[in-house]
Amino acid sequence: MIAVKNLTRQFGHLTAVDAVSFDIHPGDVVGFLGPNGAGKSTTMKMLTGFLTPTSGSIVIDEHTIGDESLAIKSKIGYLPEGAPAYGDMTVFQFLDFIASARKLKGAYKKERLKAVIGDLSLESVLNRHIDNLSKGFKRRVGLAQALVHDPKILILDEPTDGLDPNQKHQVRNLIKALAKDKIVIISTHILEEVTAVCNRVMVIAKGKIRFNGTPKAFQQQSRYYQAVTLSLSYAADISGLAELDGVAEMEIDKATGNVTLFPEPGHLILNAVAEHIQLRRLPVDELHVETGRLDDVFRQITCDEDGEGEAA
Ligand SMILES: Nc1ncnc2c1ncn2[C@@H]1O[C@H](COP(=O)(O)OP(=O)(O)OP(=O)(O)O)[C@@H](O)[C@H]1O
Repeated sequence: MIAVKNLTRQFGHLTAVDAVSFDIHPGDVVGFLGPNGAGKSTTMKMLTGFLTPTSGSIVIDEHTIGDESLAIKSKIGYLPEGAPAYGDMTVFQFLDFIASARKLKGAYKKERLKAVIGDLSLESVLNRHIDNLSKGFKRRVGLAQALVHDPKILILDEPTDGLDPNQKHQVRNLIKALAKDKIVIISTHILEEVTAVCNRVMVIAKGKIRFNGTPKAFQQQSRYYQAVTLSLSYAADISGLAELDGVAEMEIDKATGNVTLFPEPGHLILNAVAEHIQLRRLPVDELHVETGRLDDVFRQITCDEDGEGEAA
């Protein structure tokens, strides 16, 4: 388990992480979201022992970071932002070097190297220099080095950055498979990654935690949650839809022509909308209930009232 209390990091006058507290348990796959400069990487670097906190505490399985950093580092696999260092090594040399640095030996070392090379599909590039690899392969080599010692805690800074859609899918499945008995913390700008792999969302903005809960609770904060969106094959009189019981508001998207009906709080409007469409024989091609729009919630949580802040 990870227990973080009042964690703070200052760089000169800038407070990059500001009295942050949270607990994370085995089996948790945490999506760590926030605008650029929110404090995600700084928090992750402190969790991995690469950066010293200005104040506050991090306890990992009864070990306190700072006092017992070595014991903690052996439990953690860390994928930093960007490409792996040691670009003049071949992929195999690099992974072998990391495995040795992690004190793996003999048959177990061979077994772990084989496992990560297979899991990340690195067989075809084992003898290539890291510097000459594509961005996607560099990312996969970075993931392999984070996994080689089979750590209990995985901290991954933008793990799917630079991967093509097939590789993204493969890495997400790998993370899901790994997550059963581990803690996984993923920093990402890709909001869909949260619903694809995470069972917990933490949002940080300006160094403070703004949301900590399930992906469902995150989606439910969207004004689109349980709204009904429909598209029409040709123009028709839809004014009656806005008058239905439980419908608070109707919006028409200027770009697509799609109509969205927003429910009053606590109302389900799908049946009433479907009945009205049948009764009035409205030319509806497509209709769906919205699950909530992640970008909408992200903006709402991370932008100040004056509009300051950035979307992911
Ligand atoms: N070594 C450093 N020296 C001075 N300021 C730093 C240092 N590292 C980070 N910062 C500042 O701390 C703040 C938080 O940075 P951090 O890298 O943690 O953000 P982030 O959420 O990871 O952003 P991004 O999504 O852009 O990677 C930023 O304002 C950044 O400029």
